[in-house]
Amino acid sequence: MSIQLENVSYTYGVGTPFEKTALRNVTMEISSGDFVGIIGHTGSGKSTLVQMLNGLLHPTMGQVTVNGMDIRQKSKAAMDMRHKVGMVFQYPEYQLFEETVAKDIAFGPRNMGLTEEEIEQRVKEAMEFVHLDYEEYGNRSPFRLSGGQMRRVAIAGVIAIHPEYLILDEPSAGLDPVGREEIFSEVQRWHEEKNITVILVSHNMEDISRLANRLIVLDHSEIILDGEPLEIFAKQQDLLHRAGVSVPPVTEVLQYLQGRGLPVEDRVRTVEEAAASIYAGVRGNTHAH
Ligand SMILES: Nc1ncnc2c1ncn2[C@@H]1O[C@H](COP(=O)(O)OP(=O)(O)OP(=O)(O)O)[C@@H](O)[C@H]1O
Repeated sequence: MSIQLENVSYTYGVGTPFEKTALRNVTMEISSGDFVGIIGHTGSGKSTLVQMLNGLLHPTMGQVTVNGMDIRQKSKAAMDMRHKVGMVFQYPEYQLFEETVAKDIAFGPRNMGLTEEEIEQRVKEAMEFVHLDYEEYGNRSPFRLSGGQMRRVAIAGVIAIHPEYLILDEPSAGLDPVGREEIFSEVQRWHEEKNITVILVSHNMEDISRLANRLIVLDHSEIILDGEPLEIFAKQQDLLHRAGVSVPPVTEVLQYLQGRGLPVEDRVRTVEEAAASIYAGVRGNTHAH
């Protein structure tokens, strides 16, 4: 599956005093197997962009297509696509509504018409994904959990649909480092084992540089960079600064390289050195796993 945006622009409140263009002339394609990190300053258009990818918002100009088919069509294929793109919104805990954790997570699978047995299995698997014990939490009210636990329930509800594309909009906001790590390591595992495509929106370049094999940088409603993170860190620092995005610390870049089994020279002290010394050999590898 592949999602394409072609010359997409989006303006909120067209014709009102609050008119605001949030995306301008965005053209890009996301293909199966990508792990895309989207970064940019507050208000640069990140959330608007990802809502285009699952058809929640429709472009004011331009076109969004899935496998070449306009997302606005009411065809069965277009509807099926909606189930294949799972989206975890910013602060998803505000969208919990069922009386127990298990029922909340079961909502998506139930809508898909699965059997009770399959639903239960999906719920258990999704709770494992977010490190919440089924026996302990399944029958609890989601509204009596901590903020971080509520976040996990909300993420589990999306995971239970088994999306082919998983969009995460600032999933770690407000979580402590342990909670962040647990969620990201599971996301990475699913990306690798189940070949799930991940689109991660974050303010945090450290998270993105560790996880993504493609980086998209938004600045004032436009995509100003789109490519391999390493290449961008090495060659596009001016544009990164323009976008108000800092290059990640060298330790993060080294982890990124080691995570991909790439050799790192001992003398490397800066991101530029790290990137420059191995960039030539990296090209194929970052997409290979
Ligand atoms: N419902 C809305 N009505 C009017 N303007 C909006 C609306 N939602 C977003 N905007 C504006 O559109 C622009 C892009 O917003 P968006 O939420 O996509 O940015 P973002 O990069 O996700 O920001 P953040 O990092 O703060 O979440 C901002 O200027 C924002 O104020």
